[in-house]
Amino acid sequence: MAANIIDGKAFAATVREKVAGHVARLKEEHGITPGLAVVLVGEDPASQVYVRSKGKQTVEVGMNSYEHKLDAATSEADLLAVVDQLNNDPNVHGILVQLPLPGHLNEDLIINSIAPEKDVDGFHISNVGLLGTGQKSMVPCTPLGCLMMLRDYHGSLSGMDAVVIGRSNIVGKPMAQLLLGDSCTVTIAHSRTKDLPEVVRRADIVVAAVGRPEMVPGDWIKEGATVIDVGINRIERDGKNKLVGDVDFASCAERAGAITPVPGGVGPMTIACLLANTVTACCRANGLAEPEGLTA
Ligand SMILES: Nc1nc(=O)c2c([nH]1)NC[C@@H]1CN(c3ccc(C(=O)N[C@@H](CCC(=O)O)C(=O)O)cc3)C=[N+]21
Repeated sequence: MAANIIDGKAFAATVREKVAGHVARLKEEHGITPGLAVVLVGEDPASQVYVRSKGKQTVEVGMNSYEHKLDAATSEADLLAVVDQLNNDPNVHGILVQLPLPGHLNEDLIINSIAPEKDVDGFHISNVGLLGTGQKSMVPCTPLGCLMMLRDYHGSLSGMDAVVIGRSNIVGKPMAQLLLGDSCTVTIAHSRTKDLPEVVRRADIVVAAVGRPEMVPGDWIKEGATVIDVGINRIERDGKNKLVGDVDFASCAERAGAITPVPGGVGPMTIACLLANTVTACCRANGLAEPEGLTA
């Protein structure tokens, strides 16, 4: 059986269209333009690409984009001062500090200095706690994008067996919370999991988020399962640079019922959800109704 391909790129375009509609309404009816600030410390080339892409898409949906590019040697105090300034700027509704930060900066400290209601990454401890207790929060963009695609494909996820491979704070853990919130039976697997292949074979939904190129082979996938590939790994093959996921696409697609490609799957949804979160944050900041279909 050949799997259905879940087209994250096309889905992301529909999410951006919805976002653009809400932005237009906020401007017309309330005179408010949502604003997203992205802070980049240092010159990691991959990070620069993402930041540029975020800025471009932010403007395309009609929002204001503020970019703060800081020197790699920026001190913690100086970075905290930038975040503080953005926390207090009424034109900024969302703040994203691009990770990873250079080693001399304490990531937890910086992330937790962002005002939780402007934390469009959903990484602040307050948002983590709110999500874990089923309260209204900012939801991390990558897991939110995965959830949107799963809901769209399946309708209800209730009672499904979901296995999340990877236990990171930015994807694995919040993904598991969201799946639990939709009444899946959730397993979080990781590098120490005993008999990972057998654990994955039980799953109706597999979310791979480990950062290891093509580590999940097709024979781990239950016939008809849905495979969400979060990995974005740059590898060299046949003398060419290639982008591959955490699953072996060709063999997994033979057994899966549906699968997300890399590129063109989860990645574009991540950025679309960042824009969605910014609109959500802007509506909340102004006491307006939540945009429908853009939150968890
Ligand atoms: N605070 C913070 N929040 C983030 O959300 C965050 C971050 N830091 N640091 C870096 C990672 C990475 N990330 C990506 C988003 C979109 C694509 C994406 O759209 N990828 C395209 C391919 C792009 C290409 O060709 O490189 C795709 O999968 O189709 C990739 C990677 C967000 N990140």
